Amino acid sequence: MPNILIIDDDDMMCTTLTTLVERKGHTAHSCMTLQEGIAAANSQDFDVVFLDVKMPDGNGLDALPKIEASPSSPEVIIMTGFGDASGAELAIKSGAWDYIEKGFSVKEITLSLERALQYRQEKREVLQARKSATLKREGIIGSSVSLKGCLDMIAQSAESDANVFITGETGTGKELFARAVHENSHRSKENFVVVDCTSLPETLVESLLFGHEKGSFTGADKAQDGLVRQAHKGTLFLDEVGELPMSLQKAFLRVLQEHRFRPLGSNREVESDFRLVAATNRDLDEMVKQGKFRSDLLFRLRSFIIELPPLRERREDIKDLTRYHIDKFCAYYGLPSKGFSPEFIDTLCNYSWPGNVREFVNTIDRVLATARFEQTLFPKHLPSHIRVQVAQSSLEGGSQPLPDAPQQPVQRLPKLQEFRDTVYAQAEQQYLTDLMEVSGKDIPEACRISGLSQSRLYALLKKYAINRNS
Ligand SMILES: Nc1ncnc2c1ncn2[C@@H]1O[C@H](COP(=O)(O)OP(=O)(O)OP(=O)(O)O)[C@@H](O)[C@H]1O
Repeated sequence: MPNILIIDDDDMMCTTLTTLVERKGHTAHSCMTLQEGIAAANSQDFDVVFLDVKMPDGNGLDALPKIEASPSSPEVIIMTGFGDASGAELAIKSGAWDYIEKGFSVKEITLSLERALQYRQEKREVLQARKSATLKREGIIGSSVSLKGCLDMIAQSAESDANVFITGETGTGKELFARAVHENSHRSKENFVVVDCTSLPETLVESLLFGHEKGSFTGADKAQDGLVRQAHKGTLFLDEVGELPMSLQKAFLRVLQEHRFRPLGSNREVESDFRLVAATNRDLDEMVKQGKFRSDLLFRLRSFIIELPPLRERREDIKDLTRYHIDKFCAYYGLPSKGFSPEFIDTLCNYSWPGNVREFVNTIDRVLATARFEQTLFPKHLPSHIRVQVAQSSLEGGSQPLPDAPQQPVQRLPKLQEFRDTVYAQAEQQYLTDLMEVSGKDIPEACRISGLSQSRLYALLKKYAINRNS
């Protein structure tokens, strides 16, 4: 909602303009001295400032450059009770949007205000488009509408230091996007520090995050900075933040609020000016309800939200992803580049990708390992569990419908979220069963194929009660 600042020592004028502005659905804030007005412009964002020339503490025109230089660079409409041609010239030359004599009509002032707001909005859009076009998006492939929306969010987040919260299923690119947030920020020359909350060792976690002094515990033979300090002036990426132990959440909330903390065994506080990016594939609202995540911490994390879509919801990106990753792996293995048949792409597009882009990348890697010397890739080169799922889903009445495409008309539709959860769980379970079969229950091999970490794989096998012993 546009925010308007009125700087005028005339009480009546402030009331009239406030009424006018609010009637248009904007918010208004008024100040009766130049000093107050300049302070307000420096502490809040304003789109337009109405500025009176004759003020008790000076001439409004002298304050114009300071107001224009305030953080939100508002458009300024000068108002004066004295018809002064040289003042008008000076105001316009100094970059004021308009110069209006008091005694103006409602129509005149409204038109000037609305035009200034329109100009500002269009300028903002052009800037946004330019920023999106010059965005550093190293390794982020795709041009689907949903992916572009996420890239726009990166461009917007680049302008501020606000915390960024990235959500998305496993393998959707959360870490890739977190790095892009860092690369596009003014912190890009400093460290990008990753904290994987799933693998924080219970006994050493505090020292790992906050550092320690020499002799603070057995084995601490020298003082060491923690990860939080290493992110000073850079970006701290909390991956899988939902796994952060309850005992640490409180400490972390304080670090987030104050950017100060005390290393283990130290009696002085250390500063770290980091920007926080956090990611999760868990439903943190649900975890808050269950008492497993602090609501005050979640509130802090979620200043700026980027929701990454699963690959099955942006299938139009699969062709570009295929080309990119084939070329990348061929270069890596020193192979000449390969072509692919339309059926190869069709099969990739019709598979459900429960492991998202990570599963996709691992699949292409595996395909190239088996088709090293062949020039063209066909569906035959794909792993059998993919071909089986796609074939079954294409057969009428097949036993395995695609997770996002119900085959039969339904009498009573469940809630979309319930439906999604059920089919997602079915697909995930099927994938893990196939994975155990394809890998011969060899856990390292299963991790390699799926791209899952060992702890995540064990957790999923437990969830679906799949036997991992040969
Ligand atoms: N849009 C994309 N274009 C190209 N590659 C991508 C894209 N998104 C993800 N990837 C690739 O997919 C793999 C997984 O990405 P990443 O590790 O960022 O996912 P994640 O969401 O953090 O996964 P997890 O939840 O399991 O930690 C990486 O190899 C990454 O380079």
